[in-house]
Amino acid sequence: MFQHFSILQRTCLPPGIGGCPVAPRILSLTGIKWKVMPEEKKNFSAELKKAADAAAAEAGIVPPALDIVQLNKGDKVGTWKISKKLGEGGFGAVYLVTDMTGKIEGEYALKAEKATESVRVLKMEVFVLTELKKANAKHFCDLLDRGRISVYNYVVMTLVGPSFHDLRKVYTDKDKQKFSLGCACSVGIKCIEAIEELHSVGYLHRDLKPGNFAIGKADPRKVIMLDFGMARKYIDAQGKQRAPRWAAGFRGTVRYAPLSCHISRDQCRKDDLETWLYMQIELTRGNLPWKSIENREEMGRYKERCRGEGIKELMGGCPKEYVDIMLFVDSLCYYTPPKYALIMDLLKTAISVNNLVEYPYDWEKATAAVAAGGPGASGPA
Ligand SMILES: Nc1ncnc2c1ncn2[C@@H]1O[C@H](COP(=O)(O)OP(=O)(O)OP(=O)(O)O)[C@@H](O)[C@H]1O
Repeated sequence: MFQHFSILQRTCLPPGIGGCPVAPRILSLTGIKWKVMPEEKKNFSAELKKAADAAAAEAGIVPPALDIVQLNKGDKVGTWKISKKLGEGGFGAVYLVTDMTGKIEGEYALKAEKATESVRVLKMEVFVLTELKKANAKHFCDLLDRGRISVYNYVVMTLVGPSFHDLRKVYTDKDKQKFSLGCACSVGIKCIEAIEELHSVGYLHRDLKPGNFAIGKADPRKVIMLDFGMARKYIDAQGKQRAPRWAAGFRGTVRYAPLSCHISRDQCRKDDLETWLYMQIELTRGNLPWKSIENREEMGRYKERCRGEGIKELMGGCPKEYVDIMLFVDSLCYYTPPKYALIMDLLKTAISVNNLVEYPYDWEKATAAVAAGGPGASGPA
């Protein structure tokens, strides 16, 4: 059923366009040495920035300072007041804010980056969230405000709850860092809906991972996709899919990167789905078999092996429908519109044939246990 190396060697595209010509150079096409970071949280945004700065320096442009915007409690940004820092990413920081005019109630998230950044991730965030809002997409933050104050740009968006990464890490015991099967399949369906919504407005995410999906602040059953700093428009102004580039730099987080990334092949819709599947398997089993591999090329070979003799290593503990999903995703080519509904149906089948219960989600049970002061108060099962 599975053929070793068949995925990377498959000719997905007409001769001369993208995929196939890159294949013979499998895993040796890595002119640039990327630093592989141990934590799944780390991505290549910092490396991307360094590469951009190096290119700017070569062109005689003085590269900007590497520091992140630092704002303090009480600082004012436009009409927004900083309450505290929520976290930092590769390019900027996210703060909890409130509106000082009193016109907008509640708390929001303000994302800021230095205006001098050579890679402008907030610009992409604004483009993508604006398109999604126009399309009435339901799995994304609302964009409330954007602007520039002195040396930094900012956007203000809906405040979300904990990310899947945070929800997994509630447990210190690594074996327990997973969602219950019903919960994993159910959020998986919502993630696919989010991916379909994003693709339908013409963008690829290219950095899906547990840290980039969160639950709603008020609705713990809502799934929200975050962080469009690595996104790319895959359709042109005429609505046609852009032709693949001959080679593309690494984007995303190595642990969840699709095979295409490991051979510098330009990404397409299938790659977001492959990345999601790795994340889905991790949320279901608690780990991915290549988690401790640090070398990017070795990890790519491991992912290939998991299509053949390593299949049990990857899928052990997962419903058999996950294998069908992988076969389906692997069969997609650069220009093929994915059948998102088919993946969602397979997840629904996994729920029904295994008599799984979707709700309440693990974190709802944990909250109830905390409220009751009972056992299980420390996190999801
Ligand atoms: N709308 C939001 N509401 C609440 N927290 C948020 C929101 N957006 C981002 N965060 C949190 O802020 C932190 C930084 O997010 P950001 O997207 O800048 O970087 P990251 O995804 O952690 O890292 P990287 O950019 O390197 O991928 C994360 O902990 C993230 O969960």
